[in-house]
Amino acid sequence: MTVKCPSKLKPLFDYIDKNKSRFIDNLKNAVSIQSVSGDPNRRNEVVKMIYWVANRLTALNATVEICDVGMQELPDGTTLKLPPVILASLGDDQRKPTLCVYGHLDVQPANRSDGWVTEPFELEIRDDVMFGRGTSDDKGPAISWLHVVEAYNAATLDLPVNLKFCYEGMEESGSEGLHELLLSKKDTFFKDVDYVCISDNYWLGTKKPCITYGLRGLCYFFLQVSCASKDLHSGIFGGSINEAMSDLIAILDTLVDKDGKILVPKIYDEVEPVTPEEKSLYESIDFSMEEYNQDIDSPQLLHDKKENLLMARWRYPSLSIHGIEGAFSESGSKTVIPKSVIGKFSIRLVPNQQPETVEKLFREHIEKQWKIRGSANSYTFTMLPGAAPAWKSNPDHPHYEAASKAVQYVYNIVPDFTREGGSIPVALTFQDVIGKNVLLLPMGRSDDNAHSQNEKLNISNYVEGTKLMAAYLYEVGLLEKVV
Ligand SMILES: C[C@H](N)C(=O)N[C@@H](Cc1c[nH]cn1)C(=O)O
Ligand SMILES: [Zn+2]
Ligand SMILES: [Zn+2]
Repeated sequence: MTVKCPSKLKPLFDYIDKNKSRFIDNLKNAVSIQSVSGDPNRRNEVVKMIYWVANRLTALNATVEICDVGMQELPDGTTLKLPPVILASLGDDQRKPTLCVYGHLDVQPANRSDGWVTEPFELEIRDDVMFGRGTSDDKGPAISWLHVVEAYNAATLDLPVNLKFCYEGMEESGSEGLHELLLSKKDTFFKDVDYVCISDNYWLGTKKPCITYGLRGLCYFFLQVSCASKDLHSGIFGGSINEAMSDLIAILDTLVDKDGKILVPKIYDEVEPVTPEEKSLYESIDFSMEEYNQDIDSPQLLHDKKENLLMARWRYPSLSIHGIEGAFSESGSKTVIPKSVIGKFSIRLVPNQQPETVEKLFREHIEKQWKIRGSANSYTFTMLPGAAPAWKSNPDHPHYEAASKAVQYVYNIVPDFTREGGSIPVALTFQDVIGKNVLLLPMGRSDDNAHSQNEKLNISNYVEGTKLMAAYLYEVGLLEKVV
């Protein structure tokens, strides 16, 4: 049985329905800004995106602070200014609870040539689905909070909470600078925050909304192997030296086996044991393995039971190899021996695993494997900045009940409480530094292709998701202020 929607929300929902096209236009504008945080050459686009949102917040009468968070050191040793972070406030009524919403305005890289069917930075609608980089991760959800404020204003309804916005432009690159900012503003900007909400993840499937209380953490590594001062002709030099690429691939091959088991000794030592209570949680979760695999079309899933697959994604670490910089990767054949290559891989961390310990285990493992390999070449091993532990919240908190009611008002269904395998480093910082309950309220679906080709957001998710945020504000407004 679901709970009935309060009539007070009707004018808000009507306004959101009526303004759908304008909200889509806003997202179209946001998508056209190529705010790829991982590309130093597009840093000005990230900054442009930050100001695009800051100006809209100002127009909504928010008090906006543009916070400088310092410099980024790039892998080649040069430095680059980090994009500023927006801290904005709306309302300061001591009788109302204060909600902090976080979003990120940067995106992953995207090129049409990767296999996009549309231009990635031009929002295009096909069959009620909006395609474009950042539609789901995370520009769509991030700007929807602004639409919600607009809806409350238009409906002449007082905002039920004091709102604090924290919007950054480096999430896809480890949220550099943000943690320090949160710490420095703990007793000022964040002092009165009672609840934190992040809308930057996805439903577990394509049909049913969920609320998320856990994420994995992340350590990202570069392993560079060098064999010469210039690229070499393989006909002239092949057979006469240890090749960097062969060494790199040999080491990468010692990291994970075909069943996904990480081969670095002691890596599973800290992982929380599964309790019978935890096991029973998975049974009731609405999740279809068939639908999950239909979307990605993989020849075989590594697990044959829903519980095991969810555990593999939520509560066990996983290791992925992402790419090799310096390798020949264009079409056609080129008989070259690359002089130097950088293998890029990451591990998703789970509760109890600490980035420093994990880095040490990897360093020791690579040292040992390198000795076994016995190559004359040299290597460097680096963990990138922004490594973050996993985050887990308390879903038995009234905050989760409030969000669950909001879902029921909009979708007429009781949502599952889920965890997710991705990472949002700041979720744990909010929980630790501010010390308040943190909740993830996803807008998009599991098949939104975040980080992948043809990222999309269904218009229905955008519109109903905005209503959900409006209903959630209403419910949070009924919660106690936290002392
Ligand atoms: C879940 C969130 N929307 C997301 O995509 N997070 C990224 C974070 C990241 C990327 N590089 C470093 N951190 C992720 O989980 O990959
Ligand atoms: Zn995201
Ligand atoms: Zn992302």
